[in-house]
Parts: sequence; C-alpha cells; structure tokens
Amino acid sequence: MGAVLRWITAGESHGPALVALLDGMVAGVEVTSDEISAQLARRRLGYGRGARMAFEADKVTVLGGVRHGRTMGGPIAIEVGNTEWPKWETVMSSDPVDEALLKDLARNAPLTRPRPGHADYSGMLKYGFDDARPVLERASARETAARVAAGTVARQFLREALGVEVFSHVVSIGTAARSADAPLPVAADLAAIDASPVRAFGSDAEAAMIAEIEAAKREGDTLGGVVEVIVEGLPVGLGSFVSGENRLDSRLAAALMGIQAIKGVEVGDGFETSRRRGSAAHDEMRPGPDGVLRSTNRAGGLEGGMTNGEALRVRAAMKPISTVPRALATVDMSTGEEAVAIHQRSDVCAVPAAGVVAESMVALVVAQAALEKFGGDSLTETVRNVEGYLAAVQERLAR
Ligand SMILES: Cc1cc2nc3c(=O)[nH]c(=O)nc-3n(C[C@H](O)[C@H](O)[C@H](O)COP(=O)(O)O)c2cc1C
Ligand SMILES: C=C(O[C@@H]1CC(C(=O)O)=C[C@@H](OP(=O)(O)O)[C@H]1O)C(=O)O
Repeated sequence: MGAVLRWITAGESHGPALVALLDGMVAGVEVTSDEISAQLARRRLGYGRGARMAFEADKVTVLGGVRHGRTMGGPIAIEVGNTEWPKWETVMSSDPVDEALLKDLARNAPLTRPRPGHADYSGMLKYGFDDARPVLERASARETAARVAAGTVARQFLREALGVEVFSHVVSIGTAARSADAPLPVAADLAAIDASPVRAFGSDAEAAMIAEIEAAKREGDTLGGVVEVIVEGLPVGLGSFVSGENRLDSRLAAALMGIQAIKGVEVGDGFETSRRRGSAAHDEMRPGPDGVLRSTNRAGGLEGGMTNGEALRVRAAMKPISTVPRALATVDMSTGEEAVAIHQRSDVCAVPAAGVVAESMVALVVAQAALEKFGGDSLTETVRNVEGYLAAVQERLAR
C-alpha cells in the first residue's frame, strides 16, 4: 500500500508560481487561503533574510480540493504566486522565446561559476546544462513556500482530528545557542516565539543570535543553525517498530533532511543521549492517576519508532547559506579556469524560516501517520476512530 497522504510540489524560484498538491486528505478539514497566507507570512520573517523576502507577496490561490473553506476529500492544489515573475517572464518563459531577445537580456547571462555548497555544480553535470540557471531555479528554497502551503492543511487536520499543535523555535544560530538547561517552550509560547526576530524562545540567546547575524553580514558571510520542532498532544502509537520504513523517527528524519540545506537531524536529546549512561538517558515511568507518568522526555516522545504520548521533539541542523557574499573560490565551467562563485542577493541566515518549513514537514509526516492509524473519509469519521482508540487505551491503562 502506498502512503495514505502524499504531497508533491512544482515550480521554480522565478517562474510564475509554485504549486503544492496534497492527496489523501479527509473531507471536512477547515482550510482558508487566509490561514495558508498567515503561515507563509511566518516563513518570510526572520532576521537575516535577503531583500526578496521584503517584497515577496506569496499570493495564494486554492485551485482545487476545497469548497467554502472545507476540504472535499479530493486532491488539494494550492498555487503560491511569485512576485518576481514579471521581471523573469522572458528568461523563465515555458514557451520558446526568440533567441535574439534572450541574448540582449543581462538577466539571462549564463551562470557558469557554481557556488560551493549549492546544487549548481552537480546539477549542471548531471542534467547536462552549461548554465546553472535551470538547476538553481528548482534547487532554490523558494520551493519551501509550497511545502508550507501543503503543511497548513496537515496542521489544520492535526488540530481538528487530534487537538495537536505543531510549533518550533530556534535553538542556535552560528555559535550563539540557547542554554541547554533553559526551559522548553509549550504551544502557548508560539506567539512570543514568532514575535522574536530570530524565533528564539526566552531572551537568553536572542541578542547573541542577532549579533552573530550582524557580524556575518558585515563580514560578507553567512550562517546556519539549529531549529527544534515540537508537537504537543499526540496519542501513543503513531508510527511502528515493524520495519524501518514504518518508523516515525525515520520518516521524520527523511522529511527534515529533504529540506534544502538541512544536514543533521536529532530526535529528542539526540547526540547528547549517546554521551549519557543508560540510567541517565531514558525516561523512567511511574504510575499516575490516569496512566503512566514520566518525569523527563529525553527521547523526544518517540520510542521504538512510535509516539509514546509525550511531546514529540525533533531538531534539524541547517548549514550556512551557500551564496556567500564574500564569494568563494570555484571553477568557471565555461573555461575551466579559476573563478569566484556566482553572487547575487541572498539571505545571510534563513534559520528562523527553516523552523517554519520544518514545522510543515513534521505536520505532513505526523498527519500521514495519523491517517494510516485512524483512516476515514471525513474528519468526523477520523475523529470517531480516534475516540474509539483513545477509549481502548484508557481502558487498558485503568485495568
Ligand atoms: C528557508 C531557506 C532559505 C534559503 N535561502 C538561501 C539563499 O538565499 N541563498 C542560498 O544560496 N541558499 C539558500 N538556502 C539554501 C539552499 O537552498 C541550499 O543551500 C541548497 O539547496 C543546497 O543545499 P543542499 O546541499 O542541502 O541541497 C535556503 C534554504 C532554506 C531552507
Ligand atoms: C525566494 C526565497 O528564498 C530564496 C532561496 C534561495 C536559494 O538559493 O535557496 C535564494 C534566494 O532567491 P533569490 O536569488 O531569488 O533572492 C532566496 O530569496 C524564499 O524563501 O521564498
């Protein structure tokens, strides 16, 4: 059986629009273009983003699958328009364009100096392009706008079917990090996190993160960092231990690694757990009035590839932006000579935005796992199935 919930995106950074397709969502989930736009606005923010984000409008059109603000059970298609399009209409035209017209366009000059760290070099060789344009157009993280649009539907489904909230915060930018023992945010802190220019929770590292971005910008450099996604309110038993591909942790890792520039994923305390002894690594259990209680959540809510009823916590590490203003050494692919890499405008740091994208990917994967477990064609049916399962779990725990 293929995945119950599937998604795909199409579109280029400077094409007319991006499109997200989401197939397998139940009927009856509340989705409005305003809510999608609100999530897209969260992705555009963040200290350190480049000029484009100041004017990119992310114009949302829901093309199919939704009627009067509710999903209908069919594939959902969402278009996110690119404000840049009028300037690129000729260079990115899908139909053939008069060669003479293209030759005079500075914007169409072939990009032959691949940026170390970006997709340019391997993409040119693999697809047989002498110009990196077609590579970078699709490799660009502009595509993450479409993921956030699809993720909004998943997020709404999780909220309505399970009362689940998905949120994130920035753990570190460059070497500026929140202290390891600082309290973790809860869902109610999301507005405060979004109000922080670096989407940090608590003020302990916010100033240091901003200072680090300012220093990198001054020095013509770029930064990466770490984000953490938290999901509150999940029932026990999403995902499975039965095979590697069914494990929720492996699916979350793949989805997070699938975001441009993500180079590491941790579940719960991740790498730190590997340095602890077993007695200080696991989350001991004790009986409580309504079931089993834990005093710690080092596992990040996942044991044996399944949710265990605690908050799910996953971290993703982003490498520094690869379009470095103090351009890096490269090879000009048209001459084979030493050169400096392409540099146009770019973000200095997009870690706060990556957090919003990571939330969307986690929401999609968790919604997929929830639909596998609970099924249904309508939200009402899914909710009925959820209630039946939760009652059975409660009954077992009360025995
Ligand atoms: C939200 C976000 C914004 C990004 N902005 C830029 C950017 O402005 N310039 C750039 O060169 N890379 C940017 N990137 C990173 C590139 O998309 C990424 O480095 C490229 O795809 C190659 O990385 P990879 O090795 O992970 O594929 C951004 C990534 C994300 C997630
Ligand atoms: C457009 C977005 O991010 C872009 C991601 C990106 C890249 O190489 O990944 C390069 C930049 O694009 P441009 O060169 O057109 O300014 C970013 O602005 C976006 O996030 O919406």
